[in-house]
Amino acid sequence: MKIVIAIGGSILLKEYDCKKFQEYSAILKDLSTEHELFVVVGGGKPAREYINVVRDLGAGEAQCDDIGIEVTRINAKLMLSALGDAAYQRVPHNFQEALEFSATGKIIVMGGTEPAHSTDAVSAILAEYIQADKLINLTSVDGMYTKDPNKFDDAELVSEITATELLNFLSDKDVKAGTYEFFDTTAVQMIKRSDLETVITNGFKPENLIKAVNGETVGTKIINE
Ligand SMILES: Nc1ncnc2c1ncn2[C@@H]1O[C@H](COP(=O)(O)OP(=O)(O)OP(=O)(O)O)[C@@H](O)[C@H]1O
Ligand SMILES: O=c1ccn([C@@H]2O[C@H](COP(=O)(O)O)[C@@H](O)[C@H]2O)c(=O)[nH]1
Repeated sequence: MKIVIAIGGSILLKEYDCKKFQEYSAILKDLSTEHELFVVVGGGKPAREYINVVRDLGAGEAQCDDIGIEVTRINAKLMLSALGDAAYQRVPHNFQEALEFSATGKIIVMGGTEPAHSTDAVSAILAEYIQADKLINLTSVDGMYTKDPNKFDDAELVSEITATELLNFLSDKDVKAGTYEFFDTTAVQMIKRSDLETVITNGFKPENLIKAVNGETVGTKIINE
């Protein structure tokens, strides 16, 4: 299968150390013996911190996004260091480059592309561009909840949601640099128009990636009506 895997920076850089990069690198190398893998890495806390600094310096939102993109590309480079020879050792800056680099047969790792969306959208556009069979989004919670589970004790995990329902759910959310919290609407629009099989699951448990690849129920599945 051709699989796009989005890994939140919140997971990889929670502790500012190499552990999660190493854990994911082992799993990705293993999966790459059977599947064609494209990995998109998010910015996490470092991206948000840098964005806040440049915003305080008076930058507009697109420039703040640009700083966020740079951080996601640094994180992608860290993942390339972890993967070594199993990955193509350049970070694509756009989707065509990602496709070109994939001719090497190696794992492709990228970060952001252009302002005004998050790496969730990058992963969904990439999945559409390369005609992936599956999109797996590894985030810092078990999946999509009825409300933010870090703020509300009564939040309930949603096991299945249609792309249209998710679009409605996200319609009033903030879209400023660094605040595309949880999932962004551009990503869902791509998922909807391409009928893309998508799973959102907890990336703090890297074994969820293997389960999601194997079609086991983990987290939230985005379905089409
Ligand atoms: N309805 C919801 N369901 C799930 N999580 C939600 C919801 N609303 C808000 N969140 C928040 O979204 C966060 C996940 O998104 P967040 O952007 O922090 O991380 P990420 O997707 O892993 O990527 P990155 O850190 O790279 O931006 C969760 O920690 C949770 O607090
Ligand atoms: O293609 C992209 C990717 C990212 N950004 C900006 O960077 C931050 C960090 O990315 P996350 O996916 O949220 O971790 C994001 O909030 C955007 O501000 C971008 O503009 N374009």
